[in-house]
Amino acid sequence: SRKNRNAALHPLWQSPLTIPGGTRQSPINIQWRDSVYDPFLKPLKISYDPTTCLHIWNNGYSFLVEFDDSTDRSIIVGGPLENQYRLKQFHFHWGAINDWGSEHTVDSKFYPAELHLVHWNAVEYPSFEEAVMEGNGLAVIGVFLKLGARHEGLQTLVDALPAVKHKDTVIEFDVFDPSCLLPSCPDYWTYAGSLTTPPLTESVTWIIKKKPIEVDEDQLEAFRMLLFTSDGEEEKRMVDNFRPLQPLMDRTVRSSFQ
Ligand SMILES: NS(=O)(=O)c1ccc(NC(=O)NCCCCO)cc1
Ligand SMILES: [Zn+2]
Repeated sequence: SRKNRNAALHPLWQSPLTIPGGTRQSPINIQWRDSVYDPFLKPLKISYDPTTCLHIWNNGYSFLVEFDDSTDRSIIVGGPLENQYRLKQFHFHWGAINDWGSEHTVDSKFYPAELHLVHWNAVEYPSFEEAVMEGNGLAVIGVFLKLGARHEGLQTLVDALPAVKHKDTVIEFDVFDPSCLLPSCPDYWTYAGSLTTPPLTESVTWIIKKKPIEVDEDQLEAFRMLLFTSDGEEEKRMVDNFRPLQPLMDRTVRSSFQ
């Protein structure tokens, strides 16, 4: 069959590596010295209600911790955002080894993993699905994970992972406060980007925390024992679930710090 050479497909997602006409794709490399301090950026205000936590779901790309987003109980506001945004889910991206795994890089350095807390603009749009299609529809907080001390807050999540080893498995997870996964330092970079998995829509205001959180080797290994594959299929370990870096094009990365 004639191969369409133009749309090189990423082996993992069978999604185009580049979106035709895409001008604000993610992830990107953040060149620290090219980021521009913006004194008008406000502090990011985060208030999560731990009881809005619902379940953990292995969706075949990552494992998602999903939240009840039917009210404004878990929200972020401020920072680069015009409105308040509701927490829908958080998930991670990681590598097969500690040398890579994050989606964003800082001065071309990969971290072993990256946390994404996904929020949507419930002030302007009626649902997440609608917000996914709008330029200001989503806000994702990115937090880098580095190898170091064991993270006690993450451990409650790690202990539940064996129950969602296979694709399309779900377990109830009814109290968890994701703010325990945020570094105490308020500093962040922000830029206009996209989802990094299908539908790759250019609807994300990215807020990337400058400081990583520390996790230990056993906790990273627990991520790597998850599977892309369903029960009964030939096992494929869930690793290297990060998208390749995308061109910055005509974008500036702003920093909340000098
Ligand atoms: N890695 S990322 O850019 O943070 C990301 C976040 C959400 C999604 N998609 C998502 O939550 N889809 C849920 C349903 C989509 C429309 O029904 C894809 C990538
Ligand atoms: Zn992600």
